[in-house]
Amino acid sequence: MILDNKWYEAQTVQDSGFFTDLQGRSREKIVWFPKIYYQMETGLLHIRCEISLGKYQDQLLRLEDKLESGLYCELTDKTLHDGYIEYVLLYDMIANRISIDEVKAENGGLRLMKNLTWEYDALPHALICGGTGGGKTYFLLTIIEALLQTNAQLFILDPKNADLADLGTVMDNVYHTKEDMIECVNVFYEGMIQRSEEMKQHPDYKTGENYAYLGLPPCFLIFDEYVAFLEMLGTKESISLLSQLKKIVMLGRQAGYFLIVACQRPDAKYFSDGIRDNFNFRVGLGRISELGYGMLFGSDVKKQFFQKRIKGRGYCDVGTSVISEFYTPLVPKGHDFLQTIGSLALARQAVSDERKEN
Ligand SMILES: Nc1ncnc2c1ncn2[C@@H]1O[C@H](COP(=O)(O)OP(=O)(O)OP(=O)(O)O)[C@@H](O)[C@H]1O
Repeated sequence: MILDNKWYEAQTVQDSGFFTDLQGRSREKIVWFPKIYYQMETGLLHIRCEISLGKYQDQLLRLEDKLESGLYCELTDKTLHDGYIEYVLLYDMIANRISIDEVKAENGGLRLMKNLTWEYDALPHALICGGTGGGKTYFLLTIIEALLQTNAQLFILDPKNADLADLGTVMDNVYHTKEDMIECVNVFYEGMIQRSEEMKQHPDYKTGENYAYLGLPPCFLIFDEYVAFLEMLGTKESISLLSQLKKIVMLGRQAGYFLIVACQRPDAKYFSDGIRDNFNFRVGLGRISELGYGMLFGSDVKKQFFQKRIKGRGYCDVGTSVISEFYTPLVPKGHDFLQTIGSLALARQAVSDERKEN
């Protein structure tokens, strides 16, 4: 990189040969070369470049794009220290991919990669985007499967009456018709308001503490094909739905009411009024245009995005404003979501029936 870009200083020197009467050859002698050190440590590649106020200082301070694309790595941190700049890159992100049975929802967080957890209690609401075949549906089903292993209450909306709607045959609260979906959003919203009020009356209520502190279960509204659905609605209906959703994303955290919205592209029209900024966890899977990434992560983001032909691969921001490469949990061939989710729903039903009897 340094040689190709000629980021060094050289002088031409004349070699005087053994025979003084013959003309010497001229050659280039490097008189200054930037000091760059690297260190590999627990899956991370640390690259430190000395900053010496020299001619190439600007280039050395902006190496991230070259390093990411040239080394096929992901930048996770860039820090300016006294006298040097340090780039920290993940050189084997795919090694952090976990399988579906390692996905765990606990303590208000959902573990999705070895080094990545979506802390939904602290950084609520998720926005999942992706083109056809990128792995959006598998990812949503994986989240549903993991949440069903906890006490979470789920509400699922699928206006296209496709894969998620099929779950209606094995579990409750799955809707696909326009009227049912609007009704479900209303019920979810009312539930949030009611719980917020009840929490304040609770004898153990403490300002600043959330639903989990009072032992209440989290509630998730999983809304697939969100943009397609809003496009189907009339202006009046869509304004009223957007207003409900806006209140949920703004007020849901403390009461434990979370939104997981999926769509092909988060068109600004349906994420206006700061709704998008309230989705802390954002994921883009598969083929997405530059414009799409801009809509998802913000148009001022400088990151370069690359496509790789790996199912379930994309980029995410867990709510910390650092965008990193992301791999959805690996689903083994032959995994039957409908059957697994059906058994989990049945097991839950049995537990709740038993509680009612006692
Ligand atoms: N995490 C994964 N593990 C294993 N295979 C995956 C994973 N994600 C996606 N795939 C493969 O990619 C295919 C397409 O994934 P999926 O159906 O989730 O895409 P999608 O983005 O929802 O597309 P569509 O919008 O057309 O439904 C799946 O049928 C599966 O074979």
